[in-house]
Amino acid sequence: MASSSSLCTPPPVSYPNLPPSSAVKPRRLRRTPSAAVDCHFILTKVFGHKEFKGKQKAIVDAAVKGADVFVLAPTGMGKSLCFQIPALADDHGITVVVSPLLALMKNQVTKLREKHVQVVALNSETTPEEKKDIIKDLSSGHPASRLLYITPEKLCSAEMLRLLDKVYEQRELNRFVVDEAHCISEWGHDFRAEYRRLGMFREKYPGVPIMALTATATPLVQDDIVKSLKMSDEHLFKVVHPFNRANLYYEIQYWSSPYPVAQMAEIFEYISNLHAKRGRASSGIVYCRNRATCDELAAYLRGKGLNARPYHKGLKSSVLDKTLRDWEKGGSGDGGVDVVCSTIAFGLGIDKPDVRYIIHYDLPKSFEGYYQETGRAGRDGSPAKCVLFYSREDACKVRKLVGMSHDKRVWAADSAQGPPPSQRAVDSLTSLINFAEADSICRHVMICKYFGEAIDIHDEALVKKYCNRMCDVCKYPDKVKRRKLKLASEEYIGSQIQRLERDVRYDDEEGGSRPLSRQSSGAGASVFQSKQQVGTSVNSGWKRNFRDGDDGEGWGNANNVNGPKPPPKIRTYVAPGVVQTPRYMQSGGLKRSFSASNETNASTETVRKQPKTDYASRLANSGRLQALRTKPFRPPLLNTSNRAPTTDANCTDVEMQRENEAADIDEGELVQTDRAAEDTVSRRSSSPLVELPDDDVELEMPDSGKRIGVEVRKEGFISLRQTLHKVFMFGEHATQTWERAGLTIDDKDAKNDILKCTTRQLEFSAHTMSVSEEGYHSRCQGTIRLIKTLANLEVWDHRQMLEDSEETAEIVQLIRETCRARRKGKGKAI
Ligand SMILES: Nc1ncnc2c1ncn2[C@@H]1O[C@H](COP(=O)(O)OP(=O)(O)OP(=O)(O)O)[C@@H](O)[C@H]1O
Repeated sequence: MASSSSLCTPPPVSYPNLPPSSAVKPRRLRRTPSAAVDCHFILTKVFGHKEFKGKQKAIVDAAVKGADVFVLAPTGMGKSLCFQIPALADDHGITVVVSPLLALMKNQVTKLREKHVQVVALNSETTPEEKKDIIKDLSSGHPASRLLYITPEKLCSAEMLRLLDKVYEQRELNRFVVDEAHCISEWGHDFRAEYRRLGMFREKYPGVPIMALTATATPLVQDDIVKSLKMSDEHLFKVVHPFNRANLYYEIQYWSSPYPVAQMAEIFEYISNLHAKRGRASSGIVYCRNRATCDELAAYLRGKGLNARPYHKGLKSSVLDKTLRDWEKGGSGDGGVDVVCSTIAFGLGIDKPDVRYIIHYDLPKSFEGYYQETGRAGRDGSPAKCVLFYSREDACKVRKLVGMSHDKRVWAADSAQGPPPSQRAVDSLTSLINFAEADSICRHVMICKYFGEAIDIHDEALVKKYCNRMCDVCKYPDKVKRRKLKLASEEYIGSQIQRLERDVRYDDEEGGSRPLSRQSSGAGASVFQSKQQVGTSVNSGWKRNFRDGDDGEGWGNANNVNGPKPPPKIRTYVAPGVVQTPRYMQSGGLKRSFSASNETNASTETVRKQPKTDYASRLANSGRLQALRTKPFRPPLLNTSNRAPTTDANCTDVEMQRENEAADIDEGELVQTDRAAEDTVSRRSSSPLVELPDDDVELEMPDSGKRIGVEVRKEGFISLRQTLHKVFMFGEHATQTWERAGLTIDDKDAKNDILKCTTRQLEFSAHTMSVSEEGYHSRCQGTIRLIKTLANLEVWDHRQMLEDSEETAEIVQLIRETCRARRKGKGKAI
């Protein structure tokens, strides 16, 4: 195979660039070297650029000669032109581009159409008319379209393959391009099973050149891509661009614990300081893991006068399109947007040149994800900032999520008696945590080393080439070490890991069917060490990881230098996904009781036991509930001081919220199951409300100073409990759902207890994570949406790697833990 780290010389011949021994026959003569001249013409006339950028020219030259090409180049390098120009350089015929993301496709198709290029896209959003036109075009055998963007699922459909057969027979199938090719690799962070099937293309259409492009692939992933696509070994043109994005300033904001109010305030400060320094507003993105955080942060920033909007798949695509347009326009104009608070849905394909900052509200799940997301900044080459908010508590949480997902894959592989899955995802997260924890190694160097560049970190002159004081470590070495002292101590985190270790292993303790051998040897073992290892892992595992490394992989830890620090605050662990901020718990954890019936006007001060009455008649007597019936849950009073002085009259907070509620979630398997599940629930329950047991409930009432009223919280509690009851007590598959949750006995009291306990935890979580009533409402709505998905049994078995999965996983885990506690007889004290 060609060398992986250097630019290889393109094959001297014009075609076929395939092993002579291969049965592969060239389909048609490629262009001669004069094509290079044509390509420059296309670059200038069609795309309006003066010169090729980086190694674009070499790549384009190799492609037009018909070579298989592998491109690994940093974000923003201009990979798209590497296949778009060759596609137009061909006299006729079509280039098929497999792309994983709708947003990515849309973005490229729109831009090409603006340049009058004949391009089509086939995905879940293609209208029947468009599809008909595409089929007609392809079935002619001589398509007029020059590029076809398509999802891997659609490409592998029998119908599409039949059409491509026809095009191939007519020698009009010019090239097969796999964008974001790391999705192919099992070792890649965004692995998509359908991508694996793309290997058949080489066999089915021999002689058609293949191009694979990615910005994030370690050497292992690179090899896997080349093998999986069956790209030519001997005549592969492989380009590995240097990874460094020298204009990006990387910074870690160390954080003692995730405390949303303070964190949002910090982010506001950060952005407004940046605006003040530049003398004008700048474009930026704040990445958040959860949709509700996006909503709330955007509302918070708007309340403070910034032009901010949320962006996630829970919003209607028309709203998302508008947000994208307004953001591209910028905040200075009428209705423009400066800051987008987004999940990873706003990532690949976002190509705004002047994004001046990327903030990570929480820790991404992989190094590659972090690199991709920060890659949206500074694409015009001017300086831009990338700030990651990092706390060890959050790192613990992400480790658990990634570990759970890995365990699931181990389990699935074991059931299918297949080879064990790679530990890639777990290793990638560990590297990202290493990166965040390092306080003595340049961040640019760490990134490039992660992607396989050999760098001697002791060679100061070399390091300077990568980073000229463009990261916090190089610019403020002492300050970084001081700031890092804010992190929670290792002892505290160690105890959390121990706790997580217990949680993750409960199936085994309970005699579950999880394969022990795999589990202890797989990646799960590295994240949550096996029992025998716990003693050492707690005290040395994190320490080992947090070591002051000298190999570029180390953690570098100020805490180690200064000795262990006591935990900053005392806290009680409630459940995964439920973050108890220390301040709340210290404030006394005052509990208020109310009746858990559907009635919401109960006194909040006294504990009331209501006589059991017919729910329907109580409902009929309650005017308030009539309102709730038609409008399930909305805070009665919105905190107007927190409302946005929005400049966009067409898109107020409330409208955005309504859009959110009515969200028509876009493609993706989980999303489809979301819909199916919601349909199931709504079909099953003709009445919007179900009868709840009439018992007392205590809400945790921390003295947090938040303006979230008791009544609002009670409504939130009831809505959450209603939904849980609909799924678990009245759902079509209620029995199987309980089985999946881990409760096989048919004990109504136990079930009620479990649901009540689960509701309390979910409600408390929503309260803890919210700053305002609006945010609280949005979180409850989000949780309700996720609970509904549990009605679909597949969600329990096949969690997809989509943005919602970890939130669903948290709820699943919470319910399972509560069931386990109940089975062990601990669940009575609810
Ligand atoms: N030769 C060139 N001269 C100037 N600008 C260019 C050139 N080639 C591409 N660009 C611009 O660079 C930007 C990034 O291009 P593109 O989106 O293709 O990058 P990418 O490598 O695919 O990035 P990512 O992996 O982050 O999606 C685009 O705005 C594009 O117009």
